[in-house]
Amino acid sequence: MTDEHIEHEHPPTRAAPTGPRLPGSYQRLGRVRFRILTGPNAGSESQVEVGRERTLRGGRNALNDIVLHDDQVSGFHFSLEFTRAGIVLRDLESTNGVFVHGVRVREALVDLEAVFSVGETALQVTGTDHVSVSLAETNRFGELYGWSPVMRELFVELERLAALPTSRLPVLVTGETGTGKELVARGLHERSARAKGPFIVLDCTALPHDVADAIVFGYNRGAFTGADADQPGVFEYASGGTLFIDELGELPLDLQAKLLRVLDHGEVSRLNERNKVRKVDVRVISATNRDLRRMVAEGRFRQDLYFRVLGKQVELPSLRERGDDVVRLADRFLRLVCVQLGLRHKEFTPSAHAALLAANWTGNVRQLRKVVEAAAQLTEADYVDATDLNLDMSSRATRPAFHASPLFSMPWEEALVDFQREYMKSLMQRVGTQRGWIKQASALAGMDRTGFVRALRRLGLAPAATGEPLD
Ligand SMILES: Nc1ncnc2c1ncn2[C@@H]1O[C@H](COP(=O)(O)OP(=O)(O)OP(=O)(O)O)[C@@H](O)[C@H]1O
Repeated sequence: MTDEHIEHEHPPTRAAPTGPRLPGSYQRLGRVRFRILTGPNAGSESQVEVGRERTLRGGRNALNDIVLHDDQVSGFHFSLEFTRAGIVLRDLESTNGVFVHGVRVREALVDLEAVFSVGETALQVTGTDHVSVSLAETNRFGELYGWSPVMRELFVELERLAALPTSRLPVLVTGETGTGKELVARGLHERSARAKGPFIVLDCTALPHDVADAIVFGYNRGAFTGADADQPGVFEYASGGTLFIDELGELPLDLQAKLLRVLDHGEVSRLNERNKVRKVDVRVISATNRDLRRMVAEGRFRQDLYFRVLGKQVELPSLRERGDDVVRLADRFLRLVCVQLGLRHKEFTPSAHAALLAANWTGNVRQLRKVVEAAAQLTEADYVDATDLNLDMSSRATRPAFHASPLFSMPWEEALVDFQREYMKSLMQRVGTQRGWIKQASALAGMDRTGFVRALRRLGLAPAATGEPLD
């Protein structure tokens, strides 16, 4: 691991309005430089901005961060995720594969300067630059809570978006299921100039195809059998406020065309209402857990609609990327559910916290909330232990992909050291290296603190433990 992958926090310039002081800025990866060694673009060098999500995608399609003009490369071919442990290179189901040292890989942890090949092209990440980023000094945006730097960076972005004077700019909220996309939309509405107007949700998964037009555009009496009264559609209901279009990626192509028309013209006509158009003043916030860029490339989502709703994209990190937010959120949910259900106050044991940190949370915060709520009701004692949490094995952390280095052809002792180093790096990536991490990481590894610190030193990883004195 290089020090470049570690994030450094700086003290705030002002005190936080309430609660504990949270650092006011941090340094994170901001730019990646790379060089193309072979193929049609051989010799070219470029640099690409990296956002909060620290992931770049590459391929032939112009919507990629790294665009390659190579016929042997797929539209969306590979991704590079910059983590504390190194760079995770992934094959995005390409046709011709991704290769490291001539070995085809689906996922591999590579170091800076490693060379990998896609199609005829060999690429090398040659360097990274850090940027200083402001962090919110609070731990929430509306009902969305977060203490990790990545969440507090997001809160700054969201406060800025909410405060835009016209509050007309469309926003596309993306992220895995249960990451809080609807909370973002509600928060943006409630903190915008439209807060006094309505907040209407249109869930595209619950839109029966035969009545979808009627729901979206409204209708007048007699439009179809059973239409015995005039009825506004969701755009009219939302006028003066915000329309939250949830699961936008599920919208069939014919409805996408109609939606585009409303968004382009800012007006709707109800079914069975001739020669009348109604102006609507709506801010559209859309959400999806699908990869819309990819759907556009595959012709399953209209490109014009994609750019129309894109305005500003807000990508929510998965719960796995939020360090020990998982523990703080769990504590909060436990407190809340006990109060709501009139249960005795309960707390998690350290082993429950360790188990929560180790889980994979494919269902993200929604899954965490359900697990905590169930445990609170099923546990009679004052403490909720790891064994009280119904964390099935499928939600436990999946094994990290093996390093692309040839571990299996190394001498035994060398392979062991290599494995131990990877194991420690993976732990550091999972828990982060903020104050208190050694306690968490050693508990997860089932080691005492002294043995853990000794192992870190032996493996040459001690200088990376920036957040905390080792002795
Ligand atoms: N950061 C957070 N702080 C507190 N509660 C959260 C947070 N994120 C999500 N939740 C809770 O998790 C649940 C799921 O949130 P939400 O419905 O906003 O997710 P979503 O991303 O829209 O999910 P989906 O993609 O499945 O529609 C809700 O109960 C919400 O209150």
